[in-house]
Amino acid sequence: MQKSIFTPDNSNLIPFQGETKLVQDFFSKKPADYYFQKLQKSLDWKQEPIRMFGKMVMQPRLTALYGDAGRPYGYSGISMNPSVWTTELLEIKEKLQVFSGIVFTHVLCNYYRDGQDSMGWHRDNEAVLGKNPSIASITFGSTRLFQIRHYETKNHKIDIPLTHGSLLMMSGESQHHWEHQLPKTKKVLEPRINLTFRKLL
Ligand SMILES: O=C(O)CCC(=O)C(=O)O
Ligand SMILES: [Fe+2]
Repeated sequence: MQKSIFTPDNSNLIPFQGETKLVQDFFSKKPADYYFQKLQKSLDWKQEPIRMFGKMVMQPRLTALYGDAGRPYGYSGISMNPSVWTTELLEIKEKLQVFSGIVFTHVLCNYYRDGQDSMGWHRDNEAVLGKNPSIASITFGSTRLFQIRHYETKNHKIDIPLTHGSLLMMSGESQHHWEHQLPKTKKVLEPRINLTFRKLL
């Protein structure tokens, strides 16, 4: 059996049907500050429309997609061509790959300008991600509450504050049986950057 990359502190946060683990100090404060600054300035942030209940609406956040050339990726009715990896995104991807043993092909970048920006309940279960995808989510900037609940029953709601420099790894069956969201909050006035690394088949 493969040895776990996580210490006992990084125990599974969901009770069954998948794995979700938090590495609070994946980046220490200094590199996390550096990457926040760099990514805020250099990524091609845009507010894009998505399909919701058959209608096109603007997403309540800014996004940018980076990834391997010639491999479009989409969700919620939009397909996007990835931009060419930047130096900083490649550095972060390399550290993540060494840590996890997974080679990622894309990163979806989210910029939440303040607590009024958000992401609704969803699963990251597109067919192109394969059967049991591993999604690696890195946070820089403001701490926001990330919530998980069981998809079928809507029970077992779990609150996970995602702090500056943290890594959340969702794997196994988690994208089949659990959904997640980043709710709005009046308490946060500062921006947050989130990078979700994915591996397309
Ligand atoms: O911002 C977050 O922490 C969540 C992002 C997310 O769920 C996604 O990009 O699919
Ligand atoms: Fe997600």
